[in-house]
Amino acid sequence: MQQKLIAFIGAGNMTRAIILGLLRSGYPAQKIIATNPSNGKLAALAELGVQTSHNNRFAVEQADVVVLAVKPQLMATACADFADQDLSQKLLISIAAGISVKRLNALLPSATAIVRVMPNTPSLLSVGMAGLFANAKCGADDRTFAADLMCAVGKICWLQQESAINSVIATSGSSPAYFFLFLEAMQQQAINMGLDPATARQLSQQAMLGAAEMAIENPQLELTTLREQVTSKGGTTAAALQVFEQHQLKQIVAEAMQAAVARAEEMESLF
Ligand SMILES: NC(=O)C1=CN([C@@H]2O[C@H](COP(=O)(O)OP(=O)(O)OC[C@H]3O[C@@H](n4cnc5c(N)ncnc54)[C@H](O)[C@@H]3O)[C@@H](O)[C@H]2O)C=CC1
Ligand SMILES: O=C(O)[C@@H]1CCC=N1
Repeated sequence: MQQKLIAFIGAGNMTRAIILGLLRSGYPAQKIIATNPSNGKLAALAELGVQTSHNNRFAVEQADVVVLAVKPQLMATACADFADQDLSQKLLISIAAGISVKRLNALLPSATAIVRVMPNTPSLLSVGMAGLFANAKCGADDRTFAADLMCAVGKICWLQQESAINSVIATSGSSPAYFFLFLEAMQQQAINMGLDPATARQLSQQAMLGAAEMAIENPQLELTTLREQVTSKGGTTAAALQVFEQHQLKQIVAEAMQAAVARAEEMESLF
């Protein structure tokens, strides 16, 4: 991976996840600068050798690549700090949900090459999944750098249409929370059935990890086949799945994912 100076604007969960992945992959800490208004998160990054600052303008000035990683509702305020700087020679990467390339261009008029990235928190363990969309001003170099950045923390896919970013949000950006909700429900019911909380959690999460690995290791098998392999005729799994079906689990999942997309679209008009 090319070694450029990367400025992360906002040093929260996702920035920390990406920086840890970069460092693990051998990226030099002194080539990274992170900004945040408060000290705590910066101190944790400084311990890793990363440069830190409270000053967005200062960080952006030196950077070759600027990663915008603040909450969508704070994006305009953060960008205002360096909106009058010449960004035309810098690659701008935004990981924010609900902030379009058009909006970024309005907030940062001199920006040219812009990549929108939609990552997820498993990036922290280098098992992230990210969707990337590059605007027409991005050259091969810009695309390669953005891809390398996210490959340091997981897998990536390129998107041809910017609108697909919202489908990525619903499918892999937000979905770790769907699975945690499912795990919480399973752990709770296992406890209700008499298991202790630690055992209930271990049984639930290890089963989910194993199932995910089976799906990944068997790309030639349809997910339906993997499900059927567990489901003995007239057995326990069939009884459980029947309840999911009665309550229209697939419909619930569809509606939840549509709600995520609708909120992303709404955010595009709000922020
Ligand atoms: N958390 C997640 O699972 C995912 C988040 N995202 C996107 O990533 C972005 C960041 O999310 P998180 O890391 O979860 O949020 P976070 O709240 O953990 O981090 C944002 C950080 O930005 C700092 N900040 C606020 N105003 C600032 C300013 N003017 N200048 C510099 N820093 C400022 C905050 O103090 C905070 O530490 C959001 O736009 C979100 O849509 C994308 C995919 C997944
Ligand atoms: O909840 C959110 O808005 C962000 C985007 C995807 C995951 N977290």
